Amino acid sequence: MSVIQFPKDFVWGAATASYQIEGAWNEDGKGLSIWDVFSHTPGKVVNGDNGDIACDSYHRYEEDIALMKELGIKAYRFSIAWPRIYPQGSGEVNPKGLEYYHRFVDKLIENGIEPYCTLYHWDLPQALQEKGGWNNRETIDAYLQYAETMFKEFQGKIKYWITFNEPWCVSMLSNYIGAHAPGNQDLQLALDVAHHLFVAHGKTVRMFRELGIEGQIGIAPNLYWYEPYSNRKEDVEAARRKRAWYNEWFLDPLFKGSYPQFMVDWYKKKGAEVNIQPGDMEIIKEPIDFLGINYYSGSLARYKENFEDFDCEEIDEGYEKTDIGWNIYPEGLYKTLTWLTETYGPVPIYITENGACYNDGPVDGRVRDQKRIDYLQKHIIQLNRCIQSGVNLKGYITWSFMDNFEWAEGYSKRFGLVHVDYNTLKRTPKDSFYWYRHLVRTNWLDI
Ligand SMILES: OC[C@@H]1[C@@H](O)[C@H](O)[C@@H](O)c2nc(CNc3ccccc3)cn21
Repeated sequence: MSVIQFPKDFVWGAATASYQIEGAWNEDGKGLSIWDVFSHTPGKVVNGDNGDIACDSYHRYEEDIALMKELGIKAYRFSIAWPRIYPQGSGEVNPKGLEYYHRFVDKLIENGIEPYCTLYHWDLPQALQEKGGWNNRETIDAYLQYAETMFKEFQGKIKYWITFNEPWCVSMLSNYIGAHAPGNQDLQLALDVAHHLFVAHGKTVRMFRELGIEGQIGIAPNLYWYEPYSNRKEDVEAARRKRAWYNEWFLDPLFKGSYPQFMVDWYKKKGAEVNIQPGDMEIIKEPIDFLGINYYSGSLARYKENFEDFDCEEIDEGYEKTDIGWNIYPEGLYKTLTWLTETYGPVPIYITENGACYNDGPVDGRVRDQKRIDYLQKHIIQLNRCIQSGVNLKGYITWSFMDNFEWAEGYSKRFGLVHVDYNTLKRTPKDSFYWYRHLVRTNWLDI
């Protein structure tokens, strides 16, 4: 046996998101979100599940925070439901929405837990969607008003802010692939949405600086790693395109102030282009304090002419998979973070999401989720490699604190350290909860 020791100030945390846990979908003045509409649309979500109740954390947050305290985490990443603050997306603020998040954040702080707040984790006010949503540049202004309200309201309480969770999901998954709300399938639309998100991000960072808000601000892209199936030139290029679809397209603008040209050319061949207005790229590359990285998986990529979007097919070379079918590829985390550091410099990084779907349930009151423990351990070992290799890694926030509404998969997929019985809403810490508690308490890993 050997021991891996993490830096003494390394931040251990857990994450959730508003639509996935809160419920209270139409309470206390909250407006509709695009996920309320999407999940209420037949055929969009497995089993017709929706977030009307979810984990009912809107009413049970004190119980959840007590469990976080028991877990011993120093950071809790959560998101604000924009439609609770601005039910119509802009205009009138809903005081009950602000009051709820003040009660919630105060309880976190009272329990010694640092709030890491995501301003946008996909639940766009429906009223804005009806005016074009992220395809309409005016949504940028509504987002800025919302962000300014939150910065001023929570000044001194919330010191870690994330502008957007996973721009790739908001643009490509939701507006090109169409699996998430609002469910469009249009590549040009997806590129426009991504660009508007970037402009909103950059303007928000600039405003954060101009207001002199105490704290740090960043963004949380989801990154994947693809290796070429062989060293044939066409396979190497296929893997490069596949990585860029997820990674460079969402990192180059932030750090270089430009899109990767080979991908701009590729999209042009597909009939789509980036609509950039004068000054946009300068705004987008407004320096951030940290980068949140959401990493789950990766694969091998092989050239296949006219296959899907990038003349590239994923090869299943016998990877073990989780219960959602994603490859377990911990070395991909090391490759992603070392590549990122080599490409963009020693950016301060938090892993803002990493975790596994395993659907184990309670047997005699205990949830034996050894596979989740194995997944977490394999990935956390890679983090130690990253630190030894010079990656400026500040912390690890696992997905997820508790089982929750897994978007288009509904409640059929469980990622939590805490099991939730959706009939009774009973919370049961899993074996992985106690394993993670030991890691958080000791700051070392026995391997
Ligand atoms: O799917 C697990 C989590 C999800 O619950 C989070 O809300 C979201 O931030 C998140 N992002 C990924 C990675 N990207 C992804 C790919 C396909 C579907 C959903 C998410 C995984 N997860």
